[in-house]
Amino acid sequence: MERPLLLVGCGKMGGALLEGWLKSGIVAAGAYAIDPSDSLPYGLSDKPGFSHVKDAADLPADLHPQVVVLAVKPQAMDAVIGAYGRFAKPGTLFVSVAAGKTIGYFERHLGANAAIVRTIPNTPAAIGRGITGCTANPNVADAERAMAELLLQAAGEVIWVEDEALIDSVTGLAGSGPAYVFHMVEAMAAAGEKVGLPADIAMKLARATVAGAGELMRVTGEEASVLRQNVTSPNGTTYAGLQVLMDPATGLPPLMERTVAAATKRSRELAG
Ligand SMILES: NC(=O)C1=CN([C@@H]2O[C@H](COP(=O)(O)OP(=O)(O)OC[C@H]3O[C@@H](n4cnc5c(N)ncnc54)[C@H](O)[C@@H]3O)[C@@H](O)[C@H]2O)C=CC1
Ligand SMILES: O=C(O)[C@@H]1CCC=N1
Repeated sequence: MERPLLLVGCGKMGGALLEGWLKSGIVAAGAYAIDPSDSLPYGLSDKPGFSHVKDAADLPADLHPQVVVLAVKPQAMDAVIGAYGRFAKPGTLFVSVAAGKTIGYFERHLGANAAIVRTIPNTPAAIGRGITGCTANPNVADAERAMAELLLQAAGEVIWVEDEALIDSVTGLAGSGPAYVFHMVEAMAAAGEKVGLPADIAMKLARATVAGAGELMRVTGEEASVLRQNVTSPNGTTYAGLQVLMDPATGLPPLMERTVAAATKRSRELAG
């Protein structure tokens, strides 16, 4: 990047992104993290390569950032966005990671000419293994789109959707998705205790099983269904377990459908 980046909100998600940018060197022209917190996550407070200020008023008056990344909670956006309207000029791209907040919302606050990319990442971004869904308004030039993609690639994979409404669905599936998987670990560990395992051993088994299964899927690139079949001997133990889990009426498919639908609906509600 040729000019500085502003990161507005350096919490779990903004901090994960900033960590990736500092590692990749993409923000060599300088970056500002604006966050009222005294200390930043991921040990960022001790890392060089950016300035931490607590308020937009502390930013240099003549600043012309190349990118402004908005990473505060959706509910806080109304109170925050006004301070950044002064940067909505040609040559500055706004990138939002806030769940629900639409391109229309940002155009209302930043002006119809503002270049805006709406995205939804997920927390594996902290180790470069996230996936981010994105969509852009027509003001975003090709070079700005490429810049947004480069920034988000520091967090992992990037996919673009043309239909903005699908960003709510991406949120319901992938933005919130890591929490579903972590809860599955909790549920598997609890179920292990029910069949007699001590709590610590059950949790160790559940964590390693989910982490190992995810890594196997990533490294081999094999279809999930094939990997599932590889575990399943005819009329064996897995088959018996999957009879319960894959039950079309009471198993995981209808439960996951309701889960993703509820999160997608909540994303739409957060639009404001
Ligand atoms: N955590 C997640 O898994 C994901 C979060 N997101 C989105 O990322 C955004 C941030 O979420 P998290 O990082 O989880 O929350 P968080 O609470 O960890 O981070 C929000 C940060 O904003 C800061 N903040 C509050 N008021 C501010 C202000 N006036 N100016 C600057 N910073 C201010 C807070 O101090 C905090 O550090 C949300 O909009 C959320 O929808 C998107 C995808 C996944
Ligand atoms: O729960 C939330 O609203 C945020 C957005 C996606 C993941 N966490």
